[in-house]
Amino acid sequence: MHLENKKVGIIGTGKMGQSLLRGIIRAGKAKPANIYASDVYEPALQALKSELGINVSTNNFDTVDNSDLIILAVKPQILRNVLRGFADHINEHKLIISIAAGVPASTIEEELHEDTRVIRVMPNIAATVGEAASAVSTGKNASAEDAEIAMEIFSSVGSAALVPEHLMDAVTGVSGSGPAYIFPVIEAMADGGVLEGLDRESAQKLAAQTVLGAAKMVLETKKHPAELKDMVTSPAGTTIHGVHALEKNGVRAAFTDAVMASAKRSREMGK
Ligand SMILES: NC(=O)C1=CN([C@@H]2O[C@H](COP(=O)(O)OP(=O)(O)OC[C@H]3O[C@@H](n4cnc5c(N)ncnc54)[C@H](O)[C@@H]3O)[C@@H](O)[C@H]2O)C=CC1
Ligand SMILES: O=C(O)[C@@H]1CCC=N1
Repeated sequence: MHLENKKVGIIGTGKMGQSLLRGIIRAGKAKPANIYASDVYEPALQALKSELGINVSTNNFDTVDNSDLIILAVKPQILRNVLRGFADHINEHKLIISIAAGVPASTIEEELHEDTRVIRVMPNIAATVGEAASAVSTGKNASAEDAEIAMEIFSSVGSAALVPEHLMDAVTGVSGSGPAYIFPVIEAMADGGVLEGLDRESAQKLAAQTVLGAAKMVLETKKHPAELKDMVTSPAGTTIHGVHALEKNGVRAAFTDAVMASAKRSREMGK
C-alpha cells in the first residue's frame, strides 16, 4: 500500500490534526478530495473544508468508512471511547495511525480487533511549520510497508525515524513535549535582551534565530554539542560568563528532569 491515491482520514482536527492535514496537502502527499476529516466541533470543520477543500463530517463513521488509513488525533483520555464508537467499521484493509501520547498500540488493538494494523507515532507541534521531530513504531500486526506509509506522512511535516515502541515514552519526553521547554527559553532570553535595552521584537527575533541556528549546527555538523559550545567560548570572554551563570542555576538538571517528568507521565497515561 503506497500513500499515493490512498484515502486519508483524520479523526480530531485540533492543533495536531490540522497541522498534519496542512502538511500532507502542502507536500502533495494526498489530494484534498481524498482526505476525510471528522471532529465534534463543526465550525472548525467547515472552515477547513472551505480553506483546504477536504471532506468533513461530525460523524467519525464517515472518516472511517471512506478512508484506507485513519490518523487518530484526539486526546488520549477519550481515545478508548472514540475507538469503541467505530470498532465495527474497522477491517484488516484499514491502517490505524495513532498520535495519542502514552497510548500503546495494544490498547488500540484491544478496542478495535486483535488483528488491526496499528502504527503509533509521536510527532510534535512544529509539524505546523514543517519541522516536527517524529518517531514511528509498529504494532504487532502492522507491516514494514505500513511503517513506510507512516514515515512518508510524517516526513512531510519534518523528520521521522523508526523506533521500537518501548522507547515512545522517552521520545515523548524529549521531542513530543520538547517545544514547550524551548518556548520559555526563547522568551527568557528575549527578556534578558529587553532588560539590557533591546526592544521586545528585536530581542525575540534574535533569541529565536539563535535557537534555530544552534539546532541547525548540531544537525548539520553532527558534532558533539560540547565541541560546538567550545567554539563560542573565548578564554575570559563573554560567553563563558554566560555559560557559568546557566550552570550555577542547574540548567542541565532542569532540562533532564523535564524530559524524565514528561516520559513518566507518558508511562502513567499508558496504564
Ligand atoms: N499538541 C501537541 O503538541 C501534541 C499532541 N499530540 C497528541 O495529539 C493528540 C491531539 O492533541 P491536540 O491536537 O493537541 O489536541 P486538541 O484538543 O487541539 O485536538 C483534539 C480534537 O479532537 C476533537 N474531538 C474531541 N472529541 C472527539 C470525537 N469524539 N471525535 C472526533 N473528534 C473529537 C476536539 O474537538 C479537538 O478538535 C493527542 O492525543 C496528543 O497526545 C502528540 C504530539 C504533540
Ligand atoms: O502534552 C501532551 O500530552 C501532548 C503530547 C506531547 C505533546 N503534547
